[in-house]
This record gives sequence, C-alpha cells and structure tokens, in this order.
Amino acid sequence: MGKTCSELFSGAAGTIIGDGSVEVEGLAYRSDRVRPGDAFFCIVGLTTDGHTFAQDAIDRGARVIVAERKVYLADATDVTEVIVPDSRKAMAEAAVAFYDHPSSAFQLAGVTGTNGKTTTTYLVEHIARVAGRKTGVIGTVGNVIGDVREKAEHTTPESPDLQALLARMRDAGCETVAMEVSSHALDLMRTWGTDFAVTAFTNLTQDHLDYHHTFDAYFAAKALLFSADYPARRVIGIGDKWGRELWRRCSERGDAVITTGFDAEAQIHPVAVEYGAASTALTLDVRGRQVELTYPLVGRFNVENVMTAFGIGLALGIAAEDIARALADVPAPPGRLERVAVPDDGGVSVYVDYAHTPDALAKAIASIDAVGEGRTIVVFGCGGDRDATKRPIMGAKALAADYAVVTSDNPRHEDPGAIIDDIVAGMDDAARFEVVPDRRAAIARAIELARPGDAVLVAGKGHEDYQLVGDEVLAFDDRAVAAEELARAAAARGGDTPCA
Ligand SMILES: CC(=O)N[C@H]1[C@@H](OP(=O)(O)OP(=O)(O)OC[C@H]2O[C@@H](n3ccc(=O)[nH]c3=O)[C@H](O)[C@@H]2O)O[C@H](CO)[C@@H](O)[C@@H]1O[C@H](C)C(=O)N[C@@H](C)C(=O)N[C@H](CCC(=O)O)C(=O)O
Ligand SMILES: Nc1ncnc2c1ncn2[C@@H]1O[C@H](COP(=O)(O)OP(=O)(O)OP(=O)(O)O)[C@@H](O)[C@H]1O
Ligand SMILES: N[C@H](CCC[C@H](N)C(=O)O)C(=O)O
Ligand SMILES: [Mg+2]
Repeated sequence: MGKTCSELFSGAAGTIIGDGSVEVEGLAYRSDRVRPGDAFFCIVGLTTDGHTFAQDAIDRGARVIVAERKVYLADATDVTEVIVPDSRKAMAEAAVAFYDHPSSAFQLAGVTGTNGKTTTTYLVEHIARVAGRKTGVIGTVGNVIGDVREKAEHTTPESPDLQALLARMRDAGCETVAMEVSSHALDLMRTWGTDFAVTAFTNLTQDHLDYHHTFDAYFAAKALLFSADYPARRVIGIGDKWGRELWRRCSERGDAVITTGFDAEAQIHPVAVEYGAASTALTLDVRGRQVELTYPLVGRFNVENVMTAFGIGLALGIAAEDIARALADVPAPPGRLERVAVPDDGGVSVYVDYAHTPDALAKAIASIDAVGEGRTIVVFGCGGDRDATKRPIMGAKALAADYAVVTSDNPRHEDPGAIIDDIVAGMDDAARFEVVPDRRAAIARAIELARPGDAVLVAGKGHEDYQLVGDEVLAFDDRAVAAEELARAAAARGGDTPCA
C-alpha cells in the first residue's frame, strides 16, 4: 500500500524535516524489526531510549525517523525526520491513517478491568457469532479472525500491530470484534485513535502496581477507555467503587450506559442463581424483564462476566432472547476453571485456572468450594518481574482453601525462592500449607494429598503452555502436567498406565 509521510503525520502536531512526499512502506518501533522503506518511531521507554536506535533503524533501511528530539544521523541525508511531542501518540495516529481507520468498518467492543476480560470477550464473540455475524477476538489467549486462531504477543497489541490486525479483520469481513484493553495499553496509547462501538468495565482490584504504582493511577488508566477520547456506548460493572465512579462520569457526560452487578440497582442483575458443578442456571433481570438462561460455566465470578457480555450484546443490537440462547452452549475459554479430564481421576477433581491476582484467587477458591463436596487444595505461585506487593496478599487469600502448596509461576528474572518467601510472608497458618518450588512436583504433591471427593485448583497459568525462567521459555502446561500426574496416581493405585 504505502502512504506519504505528509499523509501520515498531517494530524500530528509535528514538524517534518526533509521530503514529506516520501512513501512509507511500513511502521516499526523496534529497530531489529525494521524493513526497508519503514518509518521508525523512537520511543523513550521504561528501560531504554529508542532514540539511540535511530541509526540502527536507518542501517536496516528506515526511510523516515519519527522522534521527540532531533537525532543527528550520520550519512542519512535521504532520511526524512518528523519531530513530534509524543512518539507513542504520533505512532498510534500514523497507524490508524496507514491502515485507513479499520475500526470504523465494524463494531468493536473493548473490555477492560482487572479480571474477566478474556472470559467476557469469549462470551461476546460467541453471542455475536450465533447472531450470524462474522467475528474477531483480540486478547490474552490469542487473536481470532473468523475461524482462524493466532498467537498473541500482548493482551492488547502495540498500535501498529493493533491497526494491522484490525485491518486484516476488516478485510476478512468481520462485523463484530471483541477486544481486551489492558491498562498498559491505555497508558501507552496502544489503542489511541481506535473507534469503539461499546466499551465495558468488569472490575478493579489489585494488580500491576509495579507499573502503575498507585491504585488511583491504575484506575486512571482504565478510566481512559470511558473518557471523551473514546466515545461509545458503555457497559459498566458497578460491583466496586471504581465502576460506580465510571458510571457517574459517563452518565454526567450523557453517554448511553448499561450497568451490571449483583446489586438490584444495576440494570442487569441476577434474580436467582443455581450453581452447578458443570453449569449455572441464572435468572437475570434485564431492565425490568426477566430472562432465564443456563450456561456451561461455573463460579460466581462468571455470573458477573455473563452479565457484562449480556450488556455488550444488547449494546451491539442483539436481542435478549438471542443472547440467552447463544449462552446455552458457549465454549469455556481455555484455562479458566477448566476441568482436567482423565479416564481415572480417583474421584479427585482437578481444575486449572488463570487466577493470578488476590481477588481472582479468592474467587476461584470460593467458586470451587461452592460446588465441591470435599476439601479444596490450591497450588499457586506468583510471577517474577511483576507486582510484588500482591504476593503476601495472595498467600493470605490462598488460606481460604483447606490446604495450599506454594510453588513457582514464571519467575522470569527473579529468584523463585525469594518470590515464594514474599508469598509465605502473608501466610500465618504453617499447618495448612507447604512449599514445593518445582511446579510439576507441587501439582503431583497436591494430587497425592487429595482424597476422593476433594478438588485441586492449579492457579495462575491457565492457558499458558510455558514457564518463563530467566530469558528461557520452557514448555510447561498445567493441564497436561496435571493429567499426567493424575494418570501416574491412578497407575500407583493399580489403574491406568501413566502417560509420562
Ligand atoms: C511495561 C510495558 O508494557 N512495556 C512495554 C514498553 O516497553 P519499554 O517501555 O520497557 O521499552 P524499552 O525496552 O525501554 O524500549 C524503548 C523503545 O526502544 C525500542 N528498542 C529497544 C531495543 C532495541 O534493540 N531496539 C529498539 O528499537 C523498543 O521497541 C521501544 O519502542 O514498550 C515495548 C514496545 O515499545 C513493549 O514491548 C513493552 O511491553 C513489555 C514487553 C511487557 O511485558 N508488557 C506487559 C506488562 C504488558 O503490556 N501486559 C499487558 C497485559 C497486562 C494484563 O492486563 O494482565 C498487555 O496488554 O499485554
Ligand atoms: N469477573 C471476575 N471477577 C473476579 N475474578 C474473575 C472474574 N472473571 C474471571 N476471574 C478470575 O480471573 C482469572 C482470569 O480471568 P480472565 O482471563 O477472564 O481475566 P483477564 O482480565 O483477561 O486477565 P488478564 O489481565 O491476565 O488478561 C480467571 O481464571 C478467574 O480466576
Ligand atoms: N497478564 C498478566 C499475566 C500473569 C500470568 C502469571 N502466570 C504471571 O506470569 O504472573 C501479566 O503479565 O502480569
Ligand atoms: Mg486477558
């Protein structure tokens, strides 16, 4: 395709130094990914200054350098420079222009909040698909265009990657796309310039304080998706004070808002709920009308996600009966309270779940307690290079289970033992937990401790099929490992042959 430099930066409050008519073939923000003809954006990052890679980008063929200050380039008289006040904002605006504003071609629903984004986007995708629309999904577990699934590097891609993906969705004929919008993405302007038909908020509880530092800053990032910069219909969970504040702000502005929550004040709220071991029967009050639905997901928190998805479905113009009908056979998102199925589990139910925040861990344990007959044993750890203050809180929350096995979860560049020490600092009942740093051994230990009727919750990694140790990506899938360890236990009892 190609656009001229002037076309891409006409909206940016920038100064073009050199030939504005030069054609730009692509957009790059990592020098090692520059291709000939690209515009390279110099971004002042958290760890390094992208301006120092301008020459490297030129050596690889960059034709345009976008920077926040003049970079003095050797042997680069044929390179056009664009000086802008904010490279990330300019990059997002250029990306929207480069791909001809793809999000304006279909209905885009953006979901933010600490927990429930992936689940809600899966529900929305299914509701829209059953309503006969061609759909797309963007999020943690991957991106989906129609029936084609792709791996994702981020929950919410950087702006050039996001707009390229939205353009592919447009070109594939997608009519409704459900997208997770992370707080990092909002703060780093990855979604800037994107048109949303609906923006939705699930909840706000502790996470990512390594990045945002304070809860107020974390909320301020999430709140951007409900600001005048992103005009849209709103679906807001009012189960916490943050949702209530967003509701207040959006109502004051005159936005169309659908509220959801357990409280009868919410426009969508439950009238009756029956929690089963494999499904939930729910009667919702939807703006004064009762709607009955049964869906194959478990847990109280999924009632919240179903209500959010219901609100988004309505805001997208889908009828309440059609939403209810679609939810009856909605597929569960991978690694969210996913039951590990083996021929002989010895009466022990093993669930793999992506709970990696204090609130999610507490709610995952409570959800299993509500449907299980026996004890609940939780296996969990905390990620390295991430919010360290959540570790002792997760330790304390884990003691809501009958027993906990504390282990490793993506230590990244930290010492796994030190992470475990941080977790254990919050656990005051030494008789109800033990430490097994090796994650496979920890899962095996929990299964060994479980008696028929008990449940084992393996929390933190959900769909992940790797363990991040230093710079290494080691193969590790909780679901596969749990299945292997269950089979090994069965073999030890004289049952099936172990598969590992
Ligand atoms: C905290 C965060 O989001 N950081 C993002 C940020 O990194 P940074 O500011 O540290 O960048 P940097 O390393 O200082 O580099 C500065 C600039 O120089 C460039 N560079 C750097 C080195 C080089 O050789 N050449 C080069 O051009 C970089 O591409 C960058 O543009 O900008 C980079 C690209 O410009 C992102 O890749 C990076 O995401 C990192 C990898 C990350 O792990 N992000 C996670 C935390 C994240 O975004 N997670 C959320 C989901 C969270 C949730 O909801 O649970 C997500 O949406 O995925
Ligand atoms: N509405 C909810 N409230 C609280 N906890 C939830 C909710 N929905 C899901 N959870 C818990 O959070 C975990 C992650 O859920 P999900 O992947 O849907 O959230 P997410 O917001 O996409 O997370 P991430 O920010 O990591 O992408 C689940 O495995 C479950 O334990
Ligand atoms: N999106 C989250 C995922 C955390 C998953 C958990 N397994 C961990 O590594 O901490 C993050 O990047 O903080
Ligand atoms: Mg997610």
